Order: sequence, then C-alpha cells, then structure tokens
Amino acid sequence: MPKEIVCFGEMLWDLLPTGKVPGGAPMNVAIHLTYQGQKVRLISRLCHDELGRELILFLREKGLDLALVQVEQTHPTGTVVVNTANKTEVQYSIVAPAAWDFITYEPEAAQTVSRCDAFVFGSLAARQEITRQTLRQYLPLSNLNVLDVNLRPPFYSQELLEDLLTQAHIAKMNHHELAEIRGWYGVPVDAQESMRFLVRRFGLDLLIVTRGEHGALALQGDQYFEQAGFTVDVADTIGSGDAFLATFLALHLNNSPVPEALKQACRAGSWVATKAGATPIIDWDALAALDQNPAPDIE
Ligand SMILES: OC[C@H]1O[C@](O)(CO)[C@@H](O)[C@@H]1O
Repeated sequence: MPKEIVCFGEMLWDLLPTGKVPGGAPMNVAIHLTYQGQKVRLISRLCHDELGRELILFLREKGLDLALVQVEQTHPTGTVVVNTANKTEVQYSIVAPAAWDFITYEPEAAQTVSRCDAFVFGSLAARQEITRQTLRQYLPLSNLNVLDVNLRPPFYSQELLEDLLTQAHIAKMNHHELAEIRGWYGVPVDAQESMRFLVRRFGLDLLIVTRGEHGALALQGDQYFEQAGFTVDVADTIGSGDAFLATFLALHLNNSPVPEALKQACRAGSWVATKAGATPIIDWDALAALDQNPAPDIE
C-alpha cells in the first residue's frame, strides 16, 4: 500500500563537469520514493528563473506532486558545484544563498506533515535561519521523523546535529559521518558499539549506517543487522545514499523486515552509483544480478 511521505529541504541542480543534473538529497529521495509507488510531497522552494522552470518541468515529468513547492523571485534556484575527481568521495560546493534557504511555514504544509506516514529531512536544510525555523515548526507535528544526516561541510555543527537527532525517530548516516559523530563523544571505534551509544543517547527507534560498497548496518532497539555490499563499476556516488534511503523506507513503512529492506536498499544504492547523477530509473531486474557480486567485508 502506498504510504504518504513528506520530504523537506533542498531542491537544486548539481553542476557536474559533464553538465547539470537535478539534485538535493530530499528531492532525490522524493523522486526515488515516487519511482517506488509511494505518495510523496516535497516541501521546498525555488526561484521563478530559468533553472527553476527547468526543474519544475523535470519534476512534473517524474510525476512529483509540487503543490507544496514555493516559488519566489528574489533568491536563485539552488545550485551545487560537484567535484567528481574522486568518484567514490564526491565533493560538493553548495552555493548560498539559494531559494531553498527561505522555505516559509505554511498551514497546508503543516497539515500534510501532521498526517503523513514519514517526514524526511536532512541537516543541510537547516544551514540558514528561515528554513531552519520552518523545519523546527514541522518536526513536532509528524509521527515519524526520518533524519538523513548528510553532513555537508561547512554547513553543520555538533549543536545542530544534536538538536536534529533528538527529534528523529529513524536516522541514517554513512560510515564517515558515524566516525565524525562518534568522535564528538569519544566513543570506541567499533561500529556496533557506537551505534548502540547513539541510539541510547538520542532515543532513536532505528539507526542505519551505510558503508559504500561494503553494505550497511542497522540497529533497531537491541537488534543489530549487517548487510554485505555489492561490487559495481562506479560512475559517481551522487544520490546513492538517497536511493538507499528511499528504498529502505518504502519497504520498512510497508512492514518488510529490516534485513530485507536493508538488502534491497543496498542494491538500489549500488545501482544508482553505476549511473551518472542522482535519480536514474532503477532497473530492478538488473539489480537482482548484483547478488552475484558480493563485496568483501571491511571489518
Ligand atoms: O543535498 C546536497 C547534495 O547532496 C546530494 O543530494 C547527494 O546526496 C546532491 O544531489 C546535492 O548536491
């Protein structure tokens, strides 16, 4: 059954050396959730400029509901200069200000958030005051807050992350982000132990850690799960984590057991890494073939 999922935050163009592709973690998650038949609303903001108009056309073609996307005239539609010199560790220069820094509170959006099945957000959207305040107003309304940590330097602080983690029910981060956050508390290097620490400290129901080609880990209550990764030819890793999260959520919200959701999410993330840009349409048949390419474990 389709679930109602609200994605909040940045929508933008990723400017790659080869040209521009639509991006922004919450928007990427929204598109992947739409591919997977879920009912999605994106809360964001763009400008009535050339890039904004192009983005609207792209999203309409993808079948996304744009009723809660605000349009303004002052701040430009978001752009990010992406350095893909290292294909597996892409660097983002996130241009500021951007229209998505100015998402304002709307009663209709608040109502949608209060009755949705999940509210997906990340730390980057909170880099500027206005969008941060709007996010703070929506978070208490939703029954299931899903934090996609997405640390994008220099736009985060320990204080901000602690605030967001406290309000999250589910959190997803990659292994680099886990290492950084663990470091704030001097927790031992062991992944499982540091996950247990974070789940306890922030009262999380579920914590997921992605490990690139080495798969993913999850801790739900006391139960710890590991999923091995898949070896693929990486085009770039942009949006890989976003496809992972969308796939995990679509399954989790529809009552799949965590190990099954983790496995499909790893497959989807790996597949997206084989293509340029964040939102290629996933070929689920080709994905099944990934099982023949398990990657070696790192631990
Ligand atoms: O959202 C910030 C950046 O992260 C991505 O979503 C990838 O996860 C890019 O598309 C975007 O430029």
